[in-house]
Amino acid sequence: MAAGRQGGYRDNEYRDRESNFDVSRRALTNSKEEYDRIRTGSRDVVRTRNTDARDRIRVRQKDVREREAINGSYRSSSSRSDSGSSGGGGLGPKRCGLSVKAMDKEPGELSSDSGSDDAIESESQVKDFEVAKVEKNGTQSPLERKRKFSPIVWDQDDKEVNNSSKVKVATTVTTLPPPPPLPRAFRQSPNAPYGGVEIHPVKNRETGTLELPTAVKPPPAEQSDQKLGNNQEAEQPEAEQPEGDDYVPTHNISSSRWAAGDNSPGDEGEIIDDDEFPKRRRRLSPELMNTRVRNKLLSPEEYKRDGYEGARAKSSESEGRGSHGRISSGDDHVGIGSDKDDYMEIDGQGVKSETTVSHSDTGSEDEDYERETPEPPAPPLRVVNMLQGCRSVDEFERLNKIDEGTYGVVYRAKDKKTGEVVALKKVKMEKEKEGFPLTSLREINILLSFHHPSIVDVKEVVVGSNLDSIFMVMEYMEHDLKALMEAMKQPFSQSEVKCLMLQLLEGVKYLHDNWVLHRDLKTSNLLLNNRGELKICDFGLARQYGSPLKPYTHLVVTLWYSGVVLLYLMVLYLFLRAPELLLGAKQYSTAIDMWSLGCIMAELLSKEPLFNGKTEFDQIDKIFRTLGTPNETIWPGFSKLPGVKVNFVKHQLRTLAGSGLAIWPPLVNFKVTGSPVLSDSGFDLLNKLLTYDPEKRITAEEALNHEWFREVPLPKSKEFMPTFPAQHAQDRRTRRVLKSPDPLEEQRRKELQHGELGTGGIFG
Ligand SMILES: Nc1ncnc2c1ncn2[C@@H]1O[C@H](COP(=O)(O)OP(=O)(O)OP(=O)(O)O)[C@@H](O)[C@H]1O
Repeated sequence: MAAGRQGGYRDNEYRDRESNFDVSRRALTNSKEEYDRIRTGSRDVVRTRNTDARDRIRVRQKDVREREAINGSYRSSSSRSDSGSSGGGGLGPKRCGLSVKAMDKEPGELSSDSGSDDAIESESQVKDFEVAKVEKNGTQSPLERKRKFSPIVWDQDDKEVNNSSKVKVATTVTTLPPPPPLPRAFRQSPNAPYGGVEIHPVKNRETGTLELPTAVKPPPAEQSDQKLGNNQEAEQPEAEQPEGDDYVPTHNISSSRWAAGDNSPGDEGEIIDDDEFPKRRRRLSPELMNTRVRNKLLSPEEYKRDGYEGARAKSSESEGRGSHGRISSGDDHVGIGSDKDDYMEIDGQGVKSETTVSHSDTGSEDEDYERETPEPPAPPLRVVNMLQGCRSVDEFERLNKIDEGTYGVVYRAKDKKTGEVVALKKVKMEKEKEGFPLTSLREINILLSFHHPSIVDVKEVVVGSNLDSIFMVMEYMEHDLKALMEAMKQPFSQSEVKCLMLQLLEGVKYLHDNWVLHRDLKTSNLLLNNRGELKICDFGLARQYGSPLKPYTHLVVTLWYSGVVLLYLMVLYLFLRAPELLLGAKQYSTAIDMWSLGCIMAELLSKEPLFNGKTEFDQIDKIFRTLGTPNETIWPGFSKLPGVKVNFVKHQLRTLAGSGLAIWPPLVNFKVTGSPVLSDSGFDLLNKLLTYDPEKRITAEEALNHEWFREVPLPKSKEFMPTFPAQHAQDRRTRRVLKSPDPLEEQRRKELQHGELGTGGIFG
């Protein structure tokens, strides 16, 4: 049976890939460093490999190929030899009772000799590495602590939101609804999203370029700590508004307004003194601002002590003192060139006012925390001059349209100066009567602020020739996983899925650690380049959690579009929407992204969407049919969800793998053909991701440490992931439409054709 299996699907798959795609097999090692590199995305570790290891692997690959030629199966030969010896055949049987036969070793796994001592060594190395990581960090960093749920997600009604007035925002001094603690990494950086300080660059007299004022360049760690510890109210002269012509007030979106929890009018870094905003402003030094902001945030210790209720209590207390923190713009637009140009109301995320005007307490717990907590590496500073100083899109040559999403059209383009190929995402403005769409602002903010190997990098923002359009310049990624899977004949193998899932989980963990929910994770928002790197894109729906959420935010699709297009978009997102959203929960948190990850994992393994409902009801029905209908016992609070008023058929509860058998047809099929798509441990992870009760659903951090990633087949090295030819000639959306007979897709295609006629300028 094993031979049949190994000679079947996997072999075909591999041969298929080899014939269709240029499968890149670069050097790989079986060391813990490789595992680390996958986990961290660090390329540095790779460089440390020694030549011996490369040679050894080349020899092994050659050996394996020779065996493949003999046995007619690349993978079977290796796994057969693996399973036969070495006391239990490696990690699988030892760790989770999986037979080695079932758990093939795949080319490109991090361990090149599964079932051998190497594999065991590799496992222990991974363990050692984990231990070392903890030891190195000493006590577990708050960032590493589980944060399954937002400690501060309010069920806030619109009335309350709307009662907040702008005038109050400008004048009232109050305590915040407690925003999340600043991630340490961001505290030191004046441009940090949670620092909430917008730095106004100063023109360099010599070069004429805009630079950060000296005072806001990050001080050495100790110095910085001292300053923060002193918490001086005195303003830093260096950071005062520069005098004379050299002061250039720019809108610098590199520091995140919303992520700073910063909603008050006026530029960040300014205090609003009185009602006459914006006439009288006092500028604070970034350090001071940071300190003030920080002191009003709950430290992780406070969270530990007070927990969710404590946080809420603090929140209510502060509201009692004159709450205005919950600001709602009432719409999702910021008018450019209007009054709103001076300040942006970020819907429901009214945090700025309190942070900017609050007065600090020296020696807060937070500062203690700073001193005690090991410091994760700070993100690199990035200065992007928005609107003033932005380059023109004319400096790019348009190559082709890649795709068009809800909020933007994405082009492949070439920087005329450097020749670098980039992706340009044009913010859709044509239907915006009320200004700049907030979704785009959020996306720009997050992507400029966040830096992680698993998050697509936005290099800069450029403007259209008439200054009426804005483009994000992103690193170009050859594929999105949705389009790629449509082109692939076979799904990704387990070890490839592990490689992709590890990168995805790292990215999601980073977001969650930094209090951001993506809310729109789906395969078309996961980009893959030909270096095997996965990156999350499309942060249009992302938002900070721990800030008040509007009750309607579970309807995440935009209402800017109507009719069929709206339906189409809803369907897309429905696939991966967590049940609590579908059932109208008003409070949700990181768990919604984890559900999406479960759907993505299943889709990567099978090439089919797990739950492909056409409407919300259909979607929830599909989930219930597959996993059973939840009840109060397994999901306390379930019966109180607004959507549960509907009488759902009661299906028996079960997991995706009941007694070792997959209940979802694509997984069953693979079982039938003798090639299990997923081990028991894999099913365990999948079931934990698809747990109904959001409180019990696995977190990104827990998932990263799941057994599945440590058993054979081990995650494939990024460098050993197959490469696929980029299909530039056609845009991805058209390709999708051509493949699908779906009437909605057909309609969308017509819209596409229609839309393309009316474009003006090389970038539309
Ligand atoms: N940096 C990039 N490199 C290559 N392709 C990209 C890049 N960013 C986005 N794309 C492509 O463009 C598509 C749409 O991008 P994106 O999801 O950011 O737009 P959107 O309007 O927010 O979409 P949605 O309708 O999903 O909300 C993606 O699915 C992907 O195929």
